[in-house]
Order: sequence, then structure tokens, then C-alpha cells
Amino acid sequence: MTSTDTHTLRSAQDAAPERPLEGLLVVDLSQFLSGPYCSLRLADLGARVIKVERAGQGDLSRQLYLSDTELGGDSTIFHAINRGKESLALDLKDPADLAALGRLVRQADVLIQNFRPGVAERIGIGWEAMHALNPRLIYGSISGYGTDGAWVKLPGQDLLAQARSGLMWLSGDATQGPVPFGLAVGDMFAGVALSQGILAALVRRGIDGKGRHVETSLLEALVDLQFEVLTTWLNDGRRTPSRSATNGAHAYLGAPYGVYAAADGYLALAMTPLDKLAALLELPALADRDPADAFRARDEIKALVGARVAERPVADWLAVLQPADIWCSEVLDWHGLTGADAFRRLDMLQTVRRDDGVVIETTRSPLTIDGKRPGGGRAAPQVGEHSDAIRAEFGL
Ligand SMILES: CC(C)(COP(=O)(O)OP(=O)(O)OC[C@H]1O[C@@H](n2cnc3c(N)ncnc32)[C@H](O)[C@@H]1OP(=O)(O)O)[C@@H](O)C(=O)NCCC(=O)NCCSC(=O)C(=O)O
Repeated sequence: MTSTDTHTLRSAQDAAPERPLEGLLVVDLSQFLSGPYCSLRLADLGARVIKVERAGQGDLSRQLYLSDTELGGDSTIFHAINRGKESLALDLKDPADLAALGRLVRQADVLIQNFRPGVAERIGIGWEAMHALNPRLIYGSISGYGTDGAWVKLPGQDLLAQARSGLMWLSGDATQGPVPFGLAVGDMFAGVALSQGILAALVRRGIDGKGRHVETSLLEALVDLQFEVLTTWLNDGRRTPSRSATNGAHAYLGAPYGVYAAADGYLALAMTPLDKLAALLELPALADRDPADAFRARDEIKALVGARVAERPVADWLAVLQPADIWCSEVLDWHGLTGADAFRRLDMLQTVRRDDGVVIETTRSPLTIDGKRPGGGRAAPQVGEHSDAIRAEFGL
């Protein structure tokens, strides 16, 4: 790291090991999920994230309700994804506020935006303008489908990106229509990908002192997510059957890979040799199958296994299968997960508080560093909660 880079990690040497990005200033203009998820990852690692929002309504995800639950006027989604950040209210169409943003960006290390392609340039905060203002700035962009081609101006929303990406078509079994993944996986994975790109650009900036433009999109993230199955399909003449007719847990893996209804719940079975499974399940019909049948005859084998699993409760099957190191699991809902001692030992839940007294129970960073889990403590801000303090501190 060069001496010119000292302000990148201003106090890294003093920071506790669980805040490795302490001293890094991130200006986050993004809203909804993808960009804010990227800045959440950086905030958890100790970066200071200033979230720029419109006065009044703020980030539109404040009103994006997963259920009828809101806390202190904001959705639980907003709370989950914006914890640990500060909020600065700016009207980007007001020249004075735009100038204030420019002053802030001059002092920042990272800018994140997820407007529709062309919008940032129109407002005057595109990569080239911001790079001219601060040549060391790492500028991160997330779009729906990239910045070229017929899809550029289409709304970049998770369900729509899943639909275009092939993922929705892949999921489910062949008796069903396309099945969307049950949460905004494109947004989240794009956010993680962007955070990785930003961190890589910061490392390189430590060597050459230069800012960079790091870009991804919901679609690119979803294609990357499918790299295993896409590589298989690209190399097998593009003709491997996509979905199993029964229990479409994984398009390209043979039986018994999948989820089975037991007498009182569900049992997940991963890669398992058929002869071993035949003995444990007492299924002689399975014992003399050729291993290649696991894929060729997977629907038939899954039907056999399914009929047997249905006869007994999940706990009985676990008692038979786990001692033999068969790769299997009970299928838990969130009551089951959070009630499990093994989960509680991970210490992945936390309670955070907002200054106005709103309390929210939420998750924590999925990482530990030197055995400590980074981040935590502060709740998501109210719109413009830190405007006055930030304006004073940065001379806006
Ligand atoms: C999500 C979107 C479809 C939303 O589209 P739009 O509602 O048309 O918003 P845009 O981003 O195009 O532009 C936002 C407009 O708000 C204006 N704008 C934004 N912030 C401000 C402030 N602070 N002040 C004044 N004006 C502002 C900005 O100038 C634009 O106005 P004009 O200048 O007048 O245009 C799009 O942003 C998009 O495709 N984003 C890229 C992919 C992405 O990250 N998607 C997240 C999806 S969330 C998701 O998938 C999910 O929740 O599920």
C-alpha cells in the first residue's frame, strides 16, 4: 500500500479485527435491494456508509412490505438491509444539493448506484463526471441487464431477471411451470458480486492510486449463479434434460438427490450410493441397480425411494441414515432453525435499536474474522436522520 493510500484505510491499524474496512467512506445512492445489499456487506465489515435518499419518501423499499409488518414506519426489508448506515437526504435534481453531493464524493472512497442505465449520467453523477471529480473514487454500478442491447431500459427487477436468466425455467420439476426462487436472489447475488469487485478495485488502488468503475447486473449475477449447470449444458450438446419429472431438486444430479415427504415432515437426501441406500432403506429393488441408473432412471428410483420414505417419520430415517454417514437432513422451517442449538451457537441473530426507540431483531454478517463476527449494533436510519451532522462534518 502506498503512502497516498493512507486515507483509504485511515485507521485500519487501530481497528478491531472484526472491522477491517474501518475508515473507508462509502456514498450509497442505491435503493431497493441490490445496491443496498452491497453496501450492507461493506458496512458490516466496518466501512462508513452514507445512504443518500430523497427527503420525505426516501428509499422506496421503506414501503416494500414482505408481510403486513412494519417497524417505526419502515418495512422489515428496509431495516434488514440498511442497518449500520447513516442517512443523508438530498434532492439530486436541486443544483445546491447536487453540489453538496459532489463535495461529499470528493472525500469518498466508494460510490454505489443502481439507477436504470443512463439516469446517473442524466443527473450529472455518472462515472465520468464523478471520476473527474475524484480520480481515486471506486464507482460501483448495478443495472438490470447490462448497459448494451435491447433489454437495457427494461425495469431491472429480480423476478423479471430470474425469468430472463434461465434460473426460473430450471427450478421446479417437469410437471410444473417455471418456479421462481423464493427470494430476490438476483439482487442479493449482484450485491455480493459488486462488493467483491469494489474490494478488488480498492486493493488495486492501493497499488496504483487509480479509481475504477466496477459494474454488474442482476442478469450477470444470475448467470454466474448457474455456472455449474450452464457449463454442463454448454458441453453436452445442449441436450441434457433440464428438469426431473419427479422431485426436481437438481436438474443434473441423479437419484436420490432431492427432497422426500416422510410420514410427518420432509427429508432431504443428497449424493448417496444406491447400494448403500438400498440396504439402509431395506429396498431390495434398488440394490442391483447399475450406478449409471442414478441419472438415467432417476425418476423411477426417486419414486421408489419416495414411497419408502413416506412410511416412517423423519426422525426414524435420520436415526438410520446419519450413523451410516448418509448425506441427509431434516427440512426445517425458521422455528426449527432458530430453535436448534447448533444454529444458536453461530450467534447470527442480533437486536438493534434506532434512536427513536424502534427495536428490530435481525441477522448478522455471515463471516467471522479471527473468530469474531463483524458489524452489528446500529439500526437502519430514518430518512435524513444524519443530514445535519454529515453536512457539518463534510462542509456540505
Ligand atoms: C429498480 C428500477 C427498475 C426502478 O426504476 P425507476 O423507478 O424508473 O427508477 P430509476 O432508477 O430509473 O430512476 C430513479 C428516478 O428517481 C430519481 N431519483 C433517485 N434518487 C433521487 C434523489 N435523491 N433526488 C431526486 N431524484 C432522485 C432519479 O433521478 C430518477 O428520475 P428520472 O431522472 O426522472 O428518471 C431501476 O432502478 C433499475 O432497473 N435498477 C437497476 C437494477 C436494480 O438494482 N434493481 C433493483 C431492483 S429491486 C428488486 O428486484 C426487488 O425489490 O425485488
